[in-house]
Amino acid sequence: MTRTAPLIEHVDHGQLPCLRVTLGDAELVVARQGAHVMSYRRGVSAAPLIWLSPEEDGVKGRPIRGGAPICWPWFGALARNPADVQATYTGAEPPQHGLVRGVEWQLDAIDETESAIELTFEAPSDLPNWPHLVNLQLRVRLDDALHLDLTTTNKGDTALPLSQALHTYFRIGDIHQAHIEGLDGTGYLNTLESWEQKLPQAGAVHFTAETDRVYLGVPDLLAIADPVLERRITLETRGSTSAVVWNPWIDKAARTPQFPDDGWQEMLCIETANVLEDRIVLAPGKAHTVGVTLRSTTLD
Ligand SMILES: O=P(O)(O)OC[C@H]1O[C@H](O)[C@H](O)[C@@H](O)[C@@H]1O
Repeated sequence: MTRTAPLIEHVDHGQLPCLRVTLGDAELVVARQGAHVMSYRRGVSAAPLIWLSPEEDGVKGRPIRGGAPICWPWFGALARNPADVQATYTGAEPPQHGLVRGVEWQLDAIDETESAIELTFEAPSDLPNWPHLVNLQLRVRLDDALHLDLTTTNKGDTALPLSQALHTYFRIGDIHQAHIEGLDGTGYLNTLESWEQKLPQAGAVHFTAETDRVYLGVPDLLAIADPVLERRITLETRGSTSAVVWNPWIDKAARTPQFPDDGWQEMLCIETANVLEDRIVLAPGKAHTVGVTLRSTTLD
């Protein structure tokens, strides 16, 4: 008889302790470092939905290449963030993508039923050079889809500005043939050129070169159409109206750590975000959740 109730196992990826969750034909691996979803697949013979670099060997404290990194309490280079977000950090060398992707999160709760399992992780509260009282939780829920929800609660007595992203790397068949649906008509900043001028997206997003864009005013349903793997991955988002779209292409792949030279051909990132004008300013006592639900369907 095929087991359908969830099964949880403790496994290591290199030096990183992880939880492997199996539910029906779905398999999910989450590292405690960064509460980082490392991989997710449905169906034993299907390609994973989430791309993990084959060069990722799991070194403790080092950012994981691929999966779904959590960028928080800022996204990207701190200097590219609004001034109020920059002012929350008191150190001299702010790491790219914030403070929580290289640290161990605590597994707070496991809730399971016959058809669903939810892991709740909590980030450490004492982050270096970031003197703010918050609670940060990630809920990872697996049922007939994968749901990621990141909740920040301001426990301090002043307003807290922050930017963030669920920096999901998706596995695709061929970057030359895959495209993103749902962004037609939205504006974006091309971060490889000017961060100033908003350009309009016309039609689907196709990839022909290095791409690193911040889309603003993004709707809550996006999709990756992938004719090679004959599937459509949909992203239903919550609490976010910005998204970062990234593919490093040839030269940046070659200079990106733990990234195979040809890896850019089979991945793309759509990062469910709160960046630039979509950053969050949390009043004392308030909470904000940014989330995404991922599904895969056959391409019609
Ligand atoms: O190398 P990392 O710090 O993981 O960043 C990887 C990428 O993240 C985002 O997508 C940024 O927009 C890119 O500019 C950056 O290269």
